[in-house]
Amino acid sequence: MSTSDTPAIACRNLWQVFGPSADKALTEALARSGGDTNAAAADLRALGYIPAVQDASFEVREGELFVIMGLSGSGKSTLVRCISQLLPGTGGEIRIDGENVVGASKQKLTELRRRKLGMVFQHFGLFPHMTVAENVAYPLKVQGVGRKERRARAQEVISLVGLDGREESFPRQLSGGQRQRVGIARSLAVNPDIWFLDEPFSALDPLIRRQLQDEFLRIQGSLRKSIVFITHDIAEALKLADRIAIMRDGKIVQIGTPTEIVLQPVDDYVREFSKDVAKGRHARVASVMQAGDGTRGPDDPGLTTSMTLDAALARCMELYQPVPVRDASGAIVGTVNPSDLAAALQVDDA
Ligand SMILES: Nc1ncnc2c1ncn2[C@@H]1O[C@H](COP(=O)(O)OP(=O)(O)OP(=O)(O)O)[C@@H](O)[C@H]1O
Repeated sequence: MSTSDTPAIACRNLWQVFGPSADKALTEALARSGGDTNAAAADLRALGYIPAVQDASFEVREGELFVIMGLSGSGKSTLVRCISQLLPGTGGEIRIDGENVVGASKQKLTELRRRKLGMVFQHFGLFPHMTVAENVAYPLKVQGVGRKERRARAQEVISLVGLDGREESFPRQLSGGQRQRVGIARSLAVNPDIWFLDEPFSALDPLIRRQLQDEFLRIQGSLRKSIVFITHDIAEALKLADRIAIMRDGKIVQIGTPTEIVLQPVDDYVREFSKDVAKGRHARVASVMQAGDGTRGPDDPGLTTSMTLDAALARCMELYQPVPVRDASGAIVGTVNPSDLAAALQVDDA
């Protein structure tokens, strides 16, 4: 039985190796390398195997929005498929709500997927011959929920994703963004505890994508699901995540909060991701604060630990008087308010 301290997901030393007799090949490679997992992965590659997930260990806390990020082919989808046991995994341990799922019976896994896990993929996966309402209610039908209850629940989640009035439309009559909302509503219909989303917004154009991200955050704000969200877009990761895991060649190279990823990248690969990111928009005051009582005098701009650096800078600048601005000859032609300087450098939309 889980308690609130039990992580929603816990993976220990998880491997997924593709190739013939992969279990045996992994055991032998680990033995040859004396347990050095990098050497074992290199060994497997040299033999023609693909170690798509290499020795991954992490936890997703209850109610946490955990983002997995990495370049194409780094193993993100494979990792998530292992967790949900759509792939068996080649080694390691996976616990969902404290329960070991590796080697669980087919029946138990089907039950787990139906009742506990929700999934949303990039390519909506809607049934073209079913209406929005029927698509959304479908997983409930599979669960054997009665027609009336199905309808009521479908209506509830259709409203939640902002599709009221489109219940009787068919997928072909909807825009890409609306179709993805149907996908989200369908995955929420069974009220899953754990929600997997694999690049759900990447087929959408930037504006719609941002709108859906905002709505997604709103929905998560009220539902507090435990979420594993895959993206290869750093801006999306930073905007959504409580914590981010960065994958490279099957390996998790860093796990951290958005601030940690941006301000303390562990290597050049992670640094490369965040190099064009406006750090002031994502890093929080807590990351640069020196702990202590401090002094509270007339010069207190009212900063809080959770404020972004951009917002904090603008507040601090409000303490200054307007300063003169000169033309090329040195004559004063105007003034500028320091807080306006800081505000002008901020990017409004995330
Ligand atoms: N069934 C499979 N058989 C063999 N190799 C596979 C299989 N599935 C994935 N791979 C390989 O595993 C590696 C990781 O793939 P995966 O799809 O997990 O990456 P990804 O990070 O999700 O990529 P993308 O962002 O492009 O979806 C790739 O080299 C891929 O070719």
